[in-house]
This record gives sequence, structure tokens and C-alpha cells, in this order.
Amino acid sequence: MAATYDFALKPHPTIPKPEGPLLVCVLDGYGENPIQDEYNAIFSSKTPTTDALKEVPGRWRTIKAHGKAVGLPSDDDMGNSEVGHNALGAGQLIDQGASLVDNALRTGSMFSGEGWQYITPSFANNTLHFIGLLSDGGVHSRTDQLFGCLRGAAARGAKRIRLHILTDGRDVPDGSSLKFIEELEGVLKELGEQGCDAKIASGGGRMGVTMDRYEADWNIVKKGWEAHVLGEAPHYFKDALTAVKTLRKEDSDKPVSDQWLDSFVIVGEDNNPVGTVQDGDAVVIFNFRADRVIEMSKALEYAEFDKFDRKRWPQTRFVGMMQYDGDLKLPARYLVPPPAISGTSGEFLAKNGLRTFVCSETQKFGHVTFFWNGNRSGYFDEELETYVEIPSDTVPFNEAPDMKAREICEAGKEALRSGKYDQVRINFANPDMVGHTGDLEATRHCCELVDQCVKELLEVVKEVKGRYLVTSDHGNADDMAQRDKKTKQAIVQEGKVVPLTSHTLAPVPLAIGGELPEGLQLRDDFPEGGLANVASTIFNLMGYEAPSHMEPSLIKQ
Ligand SMILES: O=C(O)[C@@H](CO)OP(=O)(O)O
Ligand SMILES: [Mn+2]
Ligand SMILES: [Mn+2]
Repeated sequence: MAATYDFALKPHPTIPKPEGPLLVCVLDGYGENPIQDEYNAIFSSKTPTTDALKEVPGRWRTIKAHGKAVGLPSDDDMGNSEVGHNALGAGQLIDQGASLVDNALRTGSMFSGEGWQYITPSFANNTLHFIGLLSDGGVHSRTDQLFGCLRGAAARGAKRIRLHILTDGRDVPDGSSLKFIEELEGVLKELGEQGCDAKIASGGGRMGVTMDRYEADWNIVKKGWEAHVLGEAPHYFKDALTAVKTLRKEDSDKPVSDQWLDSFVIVGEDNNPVGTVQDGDAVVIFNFRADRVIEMSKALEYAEFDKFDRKRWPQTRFVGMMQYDGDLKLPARYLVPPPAISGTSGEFLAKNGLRTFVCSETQKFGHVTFFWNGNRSGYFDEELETYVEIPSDTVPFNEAPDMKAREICEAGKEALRSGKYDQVRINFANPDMVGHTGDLEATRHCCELVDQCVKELLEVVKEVKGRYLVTSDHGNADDMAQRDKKTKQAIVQEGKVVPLTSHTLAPVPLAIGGELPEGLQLRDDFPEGGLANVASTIFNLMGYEAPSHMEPSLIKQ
């Protein structure tokens, strides 16, 4: 049964409403890493504003942003934007996709569910396709879950399986794609011994093929469609290991990382693609996370579709690992029911007539809207909410590390000054998006820029007698080097430090300030406080008691 809430917010007994708005500023990928050396791009760059926030007694602390604190299966799981923004916006601990798929596999409920029943008729005489990110990163997908699905399908009669793999190198070290392909080939061989013809059919790097998000560049999805569905790509190979080894161009002066491999198609002895998608086939997208597979889901599911010329639209039995968008009901069929998130802070603000301004650039726009609102698209109340998306560049972000920080900063300042809003919520994408490139210099540069933007925003908060809460969703820029597990020294190979392109396990900062009652302090008796405690903190800073179903506030009451 759906939860019911008392939506009327009560005034806080000791914290009055501020005169101006509350600025909620998320620095994406800006962790507070205990390792402070030259490979921590935040520590090793000039960030006087965020440094100074640390020095204000009782108004700065760190909060947990990974593992169980954000609903992930274990404390070895790094945080990510989806779970981070879900927790920030909902103020609740939510069992996330990764955990839900684990449970569905462990209990077997996946194989008795409606989604599985739906694809089963294709097992005997058609092909079962799997499309998704091939790594154990645990942000969008996990190989052990894929292997569980593959074994489950073969055991239940699937006769022909084709894999369409996106190489990672972003949530896992660059170059690890080869290891994951070898592992996958091992499982496919095992299925072969049971009489299931299972092969890799196509692939490409996740940043250029299939996994676009928030409609930043539909060409990325088109490339994926051509390779996975039509069997068309710039490169044809006889096997995936050779494909990836060749496309990485390791011995050239311009090697290519796993994230950016061009699309490829595997062909058989007859030089024909081994696994195009045909009428009657079943297709499973095995990512559990939504943002980067919504577009491909639309291409597979929608009869009316004008984002690119599909050339051919096979009539398939298509399911997602989860339903990726609850409002669009996309896809209509899925293997595991997604986390049900309700009673989010955005809904409470809207139901209480509070006005919100939200802004980020394309790459993070859905994070502060869709994820923040519990994987819900659109507004709660269009009269009260303004959402501004600043189009992101479509180049590798280390080539343009400023991204749209300046524009977001200006939009935020204008919204703060406008007098039209009670909350101004923005996300700076740079420390995360540039951090993912592994380019230390570019990441340092963008941390300095974002720090300057925070400075300007806080000045305006002061001017309008508002308050602020500055935080992050997970670490990234705070460690740019792969490290020896024991000594924590950066790993050096052939004279070069091996870059770390993934998020980190570091906690993130939480800073509050502005026109606050004297003596107001953050709790120092609650070290396990995490991202899910931020929503209640925000309500307090806006002068309200937090809704009772939310995790407790981090302000000393
Ligand atoms: O780029 C992404 O998809 C993820 C990393 O896989 O990053 P974030 O969670 O910060 O969006
Ligand atoms: Mn993020
Ligand atoms: Mn990221």
C-alpha cells in the first residue's frame, strides 16, 4: 500500500524562517578524502572558499555518501549520483536497484516475475539479447548479476543468447574491459556446454555508444542502435577480445580508453553479424540504473520515435532490469520492481506553497530534478517550481573543464536575488564529470572554478539575507590516482601515475551558514550521519520541522 503523509509542515520551534532563500548547492563528485596529497585534486588546488567553510566551528562536518548509508548492498560500494541524489532529495534510506536485483536473484523472484514470463516465449526458437554495461562497478550494473541472468535463462530453456556490451573504464579502472570480457566468455562457454548458443554480438565504449543521458546527444544512442540492433558499425571483428584490444590502440601515441571505444560488431565465418535483433526476439537491458538507458529503452519500445532513423524497428519482447521511469512507465515490462520512493522533500515543498528554483547543466539536470524527486519526471507544481537546464557541451570534459559552471552560477545568483524563491537548488557537474576523465590538471582547474562560483553564490546569499547548505553527492575529484591497497601510495606504471576515473568511497562535506540563529550548530554526536539526513537539515534551515518519516536532521536541536 502506498504510504500516506501529513504534508503540512510545522514551523520549527527555535529556527525562524530566513529572510532570504536557502541555497542548496551540490558540488558533484567533491569528496572530503582523508588522503590529502597531490592526487587529491581538491586538496592540491586552490579552493579557498570550501577550505574556509571547514574552519567555521559547528557549521561544517562530513557525511557518509557510500555503501549502506545510501541503500547500496555493502560498504564496499562507492556512492553515485543516482543513489546520492535520491537520498538527498527523499531524506530516506532506500534499498537501491543494486540491492533489489541481488535479492531478486537470491530468492529467485526474478524468474517467477511477470517480466521474466514475458520474455520466456522467445527462448525456444528466437534469440535472447542482453544489452548493458559490462563491469563490476555496481553503479549502473554488475557482471555477477548479468551472469546470474544468463545462467538462469539457459537453465530455463534459452537456446540462443547474444550479448551487446558497453565497456566501462569509468566506474572501474581503464583497461579492465578485457578482464570482464574474458569472464563473460567463460560463462558463455559454460552455457555452450549446456546446449545454449551464447555469443557476444556487438559493443562499444559507454560514453560514445548507447549510454547517453538526459538527451545530451542522441547520436550516441543511434550508434548503439546500429551496432546492437542492425549489426552495423565502423569496425567488424571475429571476437570481442580482439575488438577491444584493437580499438584501444594501446601501442599508438593516441591510445583510446574503455569509456570511449568506437562501436563494433562481431561477425561469423561468413562475415555476417552474429546477433542482429529480429522480430520475435527478446531484449533485456541489464543495467539497473535508469539515466543512461532511458533513451535506448525509448528506441526499443516506442512505435512513434523521431530521435533518429531506426531503419528497422524489430517487434521484440523488451524488458528492462527495472522500470527506469515510473511516470513514463518505461519500459512497460521489467524484471525487478524499482525502489518505491515517495514523500520526497520536493513534494513537501510544493504542497506547502514553497517556491523552488532548480538549475544544472544537461549532464546533471536530471540529478537535481528526476533523481532528487524520487525518480519522477516533471514538476510537482509548475506554478511553484522553475527548472532550468543549461545545455552541456558534447566534448570530452577534460577538453572543456569549465563546463557550464559559470552559467549555472549566474543563474543561481539571479534566482537568489529575484525574491521569487524559498529554495534555490543547483548542482555543479565539473568535479565529477572532469574527474571521470582521469585528467588531474583539468580536474584541479575545474575545482578552482567551482570554488570561485561557490564564493560568488555565498556572497549573494549574504546580500539577500539567506542561508546556505553546501554539500556533495559522492567523492570523485578527491582522488585521481589508483593506489596500493596497503600503503595508499599512487601506483606508477611506465613512469606514469595510473589514473583513477571512478567515484571514491570518501565522505562528503556538509557546510551550513548565512543568517542563522546564534549558537546553531551541526550535530557532532552522530558520526554515521549521511546523505539521507540532509533533507531534514534543509527543512530546519528553511524554518520548519522535518517530516517525521525522514531521517533525522543534522542540526543540534
Ligand atoms: O557518469 C555516470 O553515469 C556515473 C558513473 O558511472 O556518474 P554519476 O553517478 O556521478 O552520474
Ligand atoms: Mn554525482
Ligand atoms: Mn560520476
